[in-house]
Amino acid sequence: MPAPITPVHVKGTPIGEGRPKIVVSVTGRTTAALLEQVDALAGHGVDIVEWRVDHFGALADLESVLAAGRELAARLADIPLLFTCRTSAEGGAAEISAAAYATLNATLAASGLVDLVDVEYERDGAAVERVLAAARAHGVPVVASYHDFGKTPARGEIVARLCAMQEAGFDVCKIAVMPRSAADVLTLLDATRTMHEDHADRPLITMSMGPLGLVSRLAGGLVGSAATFGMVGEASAPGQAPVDELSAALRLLDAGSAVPARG
Ligand SMILES: O=C1C[C@@](O)(C(=O)O)C[C@@H](O)[C@@H]1O
Repeated sequence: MPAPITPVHVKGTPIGEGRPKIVVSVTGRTTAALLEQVDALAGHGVDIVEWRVDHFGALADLESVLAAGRELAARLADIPLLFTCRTSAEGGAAEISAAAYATLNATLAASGLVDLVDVEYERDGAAVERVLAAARAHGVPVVASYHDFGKTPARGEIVARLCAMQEAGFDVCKIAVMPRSAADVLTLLDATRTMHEDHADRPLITMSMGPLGLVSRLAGGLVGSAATFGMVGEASAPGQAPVDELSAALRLLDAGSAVPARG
């Protein structure tokens, strides 16, 4: 029996407690485009905004990234900001060296502008350690991410990966995989349930991507997934539902309160 789940609080939003939190990504190439995307989120019940900085045109210029981050944070006010630089290996747009990746994430973690930082779990170990250390020093929780756009690994492999993320000290453990069949979607959901019930002491986020996996984005709360990614305008990964329909489905399922107590 694992320890109880310790929620991660970002600007008062408890990830891992209550219903799954709705995350929407902004992917603008410029600060103006990012602010326009943020403005379009108003009134849609978004709990957390993810800045997919890998789409930002001036990614290589740290000062420009910081300047955009200042404007985004000011515009978001009370809404927490998750900072993510997704590289091409994990389905993103950034082609970036391990050293530049570490500097970017460590600088943003230390900037006071972002509330959570995403780290690709399979990246160069030294880069991951640098980001973790900077985030720890500034009290910023870190989300570990792993993507497989080609397949859904076996249940035991998904659970082992989530356990390894937890053991490595990440605050939130996230896995996104691609299903090729309905059975794959069930595998992801069952791996999430197993992790949540038997191993996890911190929030998990999991999803089965693409149209086949949509049900996991709606009903993941039932098996212990603490957040779900929806979209306003443009999806940041295949299979995301429009945020209004996503929130309506979550309300209908009331998935947060349906998570069975462990033990
Ligand atoms: O890791 C994730 C999850 C995601 O890939 C999805 O499938 O919704 C979308 C990404 O923007 C985010 O960083």
